[in-house]
Amino acid sequence: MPHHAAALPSTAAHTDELEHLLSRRSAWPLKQPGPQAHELAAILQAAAVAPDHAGLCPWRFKVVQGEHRQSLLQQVLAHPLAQTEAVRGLHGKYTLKLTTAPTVIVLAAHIQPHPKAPEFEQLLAAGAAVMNMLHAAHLLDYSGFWSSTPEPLGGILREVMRFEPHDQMIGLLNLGTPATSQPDPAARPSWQTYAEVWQA
Ligand SMILES: Cc1cc2nc3c(=O)[nH]c(=O)nc-3n(C[C@H](O)[C@H](O)[C@H](O)COP(=O)(O)O)c2cc1C
Repeated sequence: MPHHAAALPSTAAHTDELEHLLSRRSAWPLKQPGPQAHELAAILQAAAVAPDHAGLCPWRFKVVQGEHRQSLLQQVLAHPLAQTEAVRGLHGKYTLKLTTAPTVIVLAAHIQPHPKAPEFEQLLAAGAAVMNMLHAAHLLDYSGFWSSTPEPLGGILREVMRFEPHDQMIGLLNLGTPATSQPDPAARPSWQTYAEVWQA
């Protein structure tokens, strides 16, 4: 039994789902199979359930699968910003990031000026949208890994994939099946290490 299970009230209607949710862990590397089209649609739709102040939908995603991953990689590696000696040394890393998982979702935050929803709230909403997709993938028995796109990779992806110029690249959501077996469950901090029930 996972360490968190004992604390769950056994009479609650969705205890099993919650227990399953709490068993999520990231996996890398990822291999086939990745989500099928209808599963991918459900995963992407889960992003829309994120809390979103003023309903701005401040996230943009582009899904890359199959041979399009190689085409994207070639465009990235051919970009002028990828030709310096330092970035040439990262081409192998870019290759792993963009072509390992069966489904690679390139993630951006699409921040718009708003009187009530400041930039940080919109970034948080975009992060929550990605988290929802990780949870949805987990519920569909796929694994995910959220990885970064450190510059110049983010900027190159923004340009070659035609995101909007002000979109902030917030990484890649890789989806698929774990390529190696993993110990289960992951070690997690107990909630008391970061939360308390405050009393006056
Ligand atoms: C925005 C963001 C970017 C991340 N980028 C990387 C990364 O580039 N490399 C990495 O090893 N982990 C990265 N992580 C952490 C992993 O996605 C993952 O959370 C971590 O390996 C712990 O696994 P867990 O999700 O099972 O706790 C990132 C997480 C976030 C939220």
